[in-house]
Amino acid sequence: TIVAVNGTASHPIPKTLWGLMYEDISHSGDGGLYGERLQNRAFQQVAPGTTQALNSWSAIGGALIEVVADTIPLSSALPNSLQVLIPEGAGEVGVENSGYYGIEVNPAWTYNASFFYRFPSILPSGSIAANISLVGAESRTTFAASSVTLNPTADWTQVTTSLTPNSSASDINNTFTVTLDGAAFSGVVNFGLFSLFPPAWMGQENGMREDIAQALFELKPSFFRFPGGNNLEGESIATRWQWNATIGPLVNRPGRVGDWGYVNTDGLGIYEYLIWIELMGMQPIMAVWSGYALGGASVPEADLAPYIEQARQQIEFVVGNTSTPGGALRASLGHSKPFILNYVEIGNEARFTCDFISAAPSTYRSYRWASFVDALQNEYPSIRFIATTRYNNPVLAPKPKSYDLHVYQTPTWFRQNGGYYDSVTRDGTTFFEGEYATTSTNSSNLYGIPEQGRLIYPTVQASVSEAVFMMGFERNSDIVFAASYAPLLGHVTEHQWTPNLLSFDSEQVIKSTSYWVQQMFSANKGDWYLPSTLANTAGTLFWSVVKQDTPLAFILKISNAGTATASLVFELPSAVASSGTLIQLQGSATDSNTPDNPNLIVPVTSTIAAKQNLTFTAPALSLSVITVPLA
Ligand SMILES: O=S(=O)(O)O[C@H]1C[C@H](O)[C@@H](O)[C@@H]1CO
Repeated sequence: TIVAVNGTASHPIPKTLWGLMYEDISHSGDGGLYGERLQNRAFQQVAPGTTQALNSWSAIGGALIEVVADTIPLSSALPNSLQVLIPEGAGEVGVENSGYYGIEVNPAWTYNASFFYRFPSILPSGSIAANISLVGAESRTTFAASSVTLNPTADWTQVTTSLTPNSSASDINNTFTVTLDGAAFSGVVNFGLFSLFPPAWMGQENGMREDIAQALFELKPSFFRFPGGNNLEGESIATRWQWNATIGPLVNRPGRVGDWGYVNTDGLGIYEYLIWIELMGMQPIMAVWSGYALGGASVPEADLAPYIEQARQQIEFVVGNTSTPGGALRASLGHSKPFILNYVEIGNEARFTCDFISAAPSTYRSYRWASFVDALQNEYPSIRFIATTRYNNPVLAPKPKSYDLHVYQTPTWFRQNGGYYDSVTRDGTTFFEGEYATTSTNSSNLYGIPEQGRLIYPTVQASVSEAVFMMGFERNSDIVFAASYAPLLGHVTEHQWTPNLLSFDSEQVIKSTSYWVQQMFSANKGDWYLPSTLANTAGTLFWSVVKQDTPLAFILKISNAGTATASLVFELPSAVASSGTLIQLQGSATDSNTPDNPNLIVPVTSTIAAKQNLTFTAPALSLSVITVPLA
């Protein structure tokens, strides 16, 4: 295969091309990116007296425990307490939390631990000691312990302490315990808002889990789409994501029942997202709720005003100057300077109207594009509003400047559709491919179970096929300004979706083969697209050539999605150095990185000989990135 490479760039490659799509799905937030290690830490959004209310909590040493609606709630946002009856004269009694399917015990960390307590009826005669510990769930080995003092008071009082483990645990099956000596006190203690927080990434207050944040940082992402995805929408209108319920002290955040079947604490709220986006060097693509809920309800056009106002306030919180209520609120939290906000998405995907998720147009939800854009664009002229329907279907007014399109498909589909944007009319409309991933090898069942072709982890075959689709974004990045794989994160033990770009349990992170493909593209983005001989879309060999300004170099990406070695000759437009760098990801079709073998398939870097007419042999099922400095 001869690839003639044009010396004149067709267009610059946008800085925003590669980024992250995020929502709290499969514990991406609570139990994942968000640093809190205790699950159900504040008994939010649960019915007192139910088993679910005690999710992740259990009794120690004969204590009787129950979640109650406290007669004196910790706050209006946190009405439920963990009521603990300490029996007469027992030994060590109390409660323990099992975390998010385990808790990492790391002796290099100093954990901040805290909880609120009060004695609702009989007060102890004096102060009593309580122990806060990290313990092996089975071994009952104590890895860290700190004694705190509970004063005889009926008023809510917070204790905080720090825990530094004296050794590592042999596995993740560890718990957080609060115990006291039954001999010192028997009676009722109410607890509220517990927390166990290891050091957060870059030291952000109420911030992110370090290993997950670091793995995302290494993708060099340029944007962060949040808060969803379905999790923006709410199962009902009342349970939609609301920015103003996710800010300020944790005792003021009620949390909500998320769209993926678990309670969202909203400890990771809009302010934490925005600070982290800044620390990561990204920019937000922020969604506003747009009138429809996942369960089917939608707000009649005539009743939208309060929801449009809430969206306006959400934007004002992000970019308003401090003379506005939103800007003043932001400043009061510590960030008087407006955040960057160039993109606001109206809704998530208007349910079944996004591309490729085929459904009869009749199922279109009432998509409220005009109501929101008419109200918001004038006040925020520099913000580009993104529509989330099919492209021009339905035809929307005012004409959207940008669309967010989603696709979940098979490896074959991605291999055959690298040219998806080639034929789109250039009329100024730009595109955000906000969600794409190989979900299955079965084109007639994209969302089934593994026995029907569903992927649990990305495979080499899936990832090198996604690379072909991504080469299409590079080639068309005059109109594709952003693209992100979805879902980004998934907990190995408890998830609602597979595959995910990055999997994790309570201790380790598993970078998938698709994670590495994203990293290879994003870290080698280049600055200019150089047109070259088009590949045969029915074939299995694809390439993309870009030019990097600093240091000056050609970057060649080659995806061999076939099962046979393939050779190409690149006829480069100018002289090059005698050697270049090759980064290569290669494996068998169904190879995946898994918790048991997280580094089975990783990119390998080597030096290769280079010349202006560069011959390259691409191994079967491989993605290669060759950087060749200009002479
Ligand atoms: O059920 S789906 O619509 O397929 O859900 C998909 C599309 C939605 O935007 C996102 O939240 C989810 C998985 O990434």
